[in-house]
Amino acid sequence: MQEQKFRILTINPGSTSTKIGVFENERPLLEKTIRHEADVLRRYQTIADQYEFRKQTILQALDEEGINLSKLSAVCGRGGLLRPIEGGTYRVNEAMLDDLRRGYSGQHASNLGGILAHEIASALNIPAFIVDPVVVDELEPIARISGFPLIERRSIFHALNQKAVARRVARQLGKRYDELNLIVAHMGGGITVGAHKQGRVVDVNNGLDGEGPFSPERAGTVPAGDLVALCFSGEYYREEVMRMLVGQGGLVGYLGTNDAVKVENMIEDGDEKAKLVYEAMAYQVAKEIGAASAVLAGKVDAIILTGGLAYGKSFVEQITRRVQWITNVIVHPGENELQALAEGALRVLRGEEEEKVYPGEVVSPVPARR
Ligand SMILES: Nc1ncnc2c1ncn2[C@@H]1O[C@H](COP(=O)(O)OP(=O)(O)OP(=O)(O)O)[C@@H](O)[C@H]1O
Ligand SMILES: CCCC(=O)O
Repeated sequence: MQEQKFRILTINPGSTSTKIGVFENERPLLEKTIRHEADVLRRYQTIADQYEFRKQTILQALDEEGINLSKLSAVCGRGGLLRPIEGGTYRVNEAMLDDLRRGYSGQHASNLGGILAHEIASALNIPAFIVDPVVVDELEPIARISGFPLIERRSIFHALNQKAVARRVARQLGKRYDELNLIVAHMGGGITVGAHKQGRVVDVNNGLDGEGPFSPERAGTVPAGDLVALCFSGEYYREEVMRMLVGQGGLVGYLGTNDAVKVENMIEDGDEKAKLVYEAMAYQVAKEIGAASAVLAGKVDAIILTGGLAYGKSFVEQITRRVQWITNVIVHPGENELQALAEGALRVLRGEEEEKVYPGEVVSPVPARR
């Protein structure tokens, strides 16, 4: 019997670009990065306000590439800072749109993914989905305890790429994702290390502005007392401290660049500080992997290194040297989020997985569309 063909448009909005893909089943027909000038985006007060501009840009790009929209079966966007939900493929509903437009858990470019998917899909009368947004929360109760009763640990991480890579490795090992215990370290602009216990991420660092290893542009965990003292020193505004932690932390803070390739060149040119800081980043990732292996009580089928930094040979070697006593280390450099979105939609369209319903209700009036 001939395999049924589904054609899916996927949308991944980033802070300076919108990535789009068109897939026929798993096969990419188009993958394109549309870059946005900073001064164009600056015209919009909130991220949600960029929606009409980004939508027109996407439609124009699809038109230029000769993509026939009437052939699409579904549109799938990257999910944003929603309420905490378990992993899976969610149909975009009014409650989700309301949370995305308001920025329920904060402003993040990926909040536009669900909104754009909905707007394009509804005009074509086809379903709109999001897959594994950054707020996927499968933490076990014990992992939520921070040690400070006023603050609970939160799950904010690269859920889409972590779960997609974990599924890929499971296939390679001839197993299902929910049969394995895996540790996945996504190492990009931010770094998150997840303990995947039989298909659920039972512990992970909040990589957005919370904790974990420092990364090319984020500080990760910093000594709490010293941070409090700095906040109350009267020398910095709240926004300045936040910027030093997220955006200007990590490699940027120490070395003035978020580009690990440049850092490797600095090291080659004999820069001792660059060498120490780069090694410290690998050391902190290895430490976090060690912590995740304790979460899984040492029963770990594989450690997976992914994200842009996993292209760095010496970086990967330094981590591997410290953690290979736990289990095999598998390297999947880069991230394939457009493909992961298409695969998430396909699992539902093929009936391999049930679509999930986003909880909550519409609380604010939907802003008038321009
Ligand atoms: N060949 C390479 N060798 C070493 N590092 C590399 C290489 N290619 C990319 N990187 C580094 O990977 C980092 C960016 O990774 P990535 O593209 O996954 O991040 P991002 O998508 O911007 O952020 P995030 O993954 O947090 O969403 C940069 O520091 C970049 O310099
Ligand atoms: C950690 C959540 C995803 C991101 O890096 O923005």
